[in-house]
Amino acid sequence: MTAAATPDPTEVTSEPSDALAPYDAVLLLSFGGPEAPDEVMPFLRRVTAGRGIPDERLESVAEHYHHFGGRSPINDQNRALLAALEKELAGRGLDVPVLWGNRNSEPFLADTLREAVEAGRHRLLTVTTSAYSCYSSCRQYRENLADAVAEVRELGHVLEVDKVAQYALRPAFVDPNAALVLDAVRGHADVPDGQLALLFCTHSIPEAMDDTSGPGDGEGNLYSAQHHELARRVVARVAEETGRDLPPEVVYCSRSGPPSQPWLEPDVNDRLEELAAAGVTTVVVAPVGFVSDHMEVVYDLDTEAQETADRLGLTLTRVPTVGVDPAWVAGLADLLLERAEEARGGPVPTGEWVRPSVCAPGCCPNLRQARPALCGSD
Ligand SMILES: CC1=C(CCC(=O)O)c2cc3nc(cc4[nH]c(cc5[nH]c(cc1n2)c(C)c5CCC(=O)O)c(CCC(=O)O)c4C)C(CCC(=O)O)=C3C
Ligand SMILES: [Fe+2]
Repeated sequence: MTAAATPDPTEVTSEPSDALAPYDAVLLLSFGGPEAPDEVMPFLRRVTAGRGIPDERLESVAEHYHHFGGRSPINDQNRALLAALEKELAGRGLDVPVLWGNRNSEPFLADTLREAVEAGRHRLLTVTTSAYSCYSSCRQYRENLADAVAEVRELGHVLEVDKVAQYALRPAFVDPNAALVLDAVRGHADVPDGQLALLFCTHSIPEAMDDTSGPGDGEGNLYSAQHHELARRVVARVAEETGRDLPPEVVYCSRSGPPSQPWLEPDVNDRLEELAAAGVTTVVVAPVGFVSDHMEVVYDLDTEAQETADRLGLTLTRVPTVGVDPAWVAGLADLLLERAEEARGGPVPTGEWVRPSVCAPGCCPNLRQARPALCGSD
């Protein structure tokens, strides 16, 4: 092949743009996961350090990972998302690197930030792989940022870090999820109403964490409310497109913690039992709580809930997560550009379910110990 080969039609070239100014890099911040059997227990101990998760629970979660050769899918999915996002940004003339750091596994956030400052970066725009608001999915990442930035400062580097607001109810996330659910429901056009159920599934959290999720104005329960609102919007879209009225039902997976501590319910498996008993034959499960096929999706849903469905004689269709869906990647790029415009003094997005990109004092609190957190006004 010569250099004059036919241009790749997917390669979009555009004028250089500074639409991401004042940021000089994007940071994808994620949870992390093990990639080999001997990384499983160290990973689990890191995740649960000081959290009172019973040992039996750790051993049974380790089994989930060993079921897949000790390798979580999450890091590969983040590598794919990072590549897709870089390509999307490059296509818009934005020549900024997308960096990647994790809370619980390599590449560790502090190492990523050290490399960023060594490469001459000053101001990063963070987006997390978690769409909703609660301590685990929002403030804990902001604490991780505070810790990592403090480490870099000790080395004499100044680094400023901002964050894209939690985006669960932005069209960037809702629309691709709605399209995926719609496809799955259309696949069951032959199943009569009353025999088809649609479940929106997410990670369970302790009730106390849900009760305190959201701004510290005493309202709380933002985590569960965001999921219900997303479910409501998606079923409205399904009704519009197919005429089918499916109730917006939210169920939970991946409960941990001691049995004495209440977590959000119903568990997806318990709900499958009830639905089968009520004459449902077909269940569509949309794991809208996750942005890609994490272990919770491939184990808790595709393995465990699938076994429950098989035992009950239910047909279960698991809807894909947004992953690297082009509409989602484009939407994510839009969110980054919108945040940059806000940083330049442009309009601040508003709306009932639009989260602020600078979190309110005390929102989604750490219930064990107050700690410094970035990207907030406290
Ligand atoms: C809200 C939420 C998200 C979504 C937001 C986000 O994405 O951050 C999330 C994501 C994830 N959770 C993950 C894994 C684990 N979560 C655990 C434990 C816990 N999660 C919690 C909540 C959440 N977790 C909570 C309240 C606990 C109890 C202990 C604690 O308060 O920290 C444990 C310990 C063992 C267990 O008990 O299950 C593990 C191994 C993985 C990686 C999966 C992979 O490898 O693909 C991912 C993406
Ligand atoms: Fe988790």
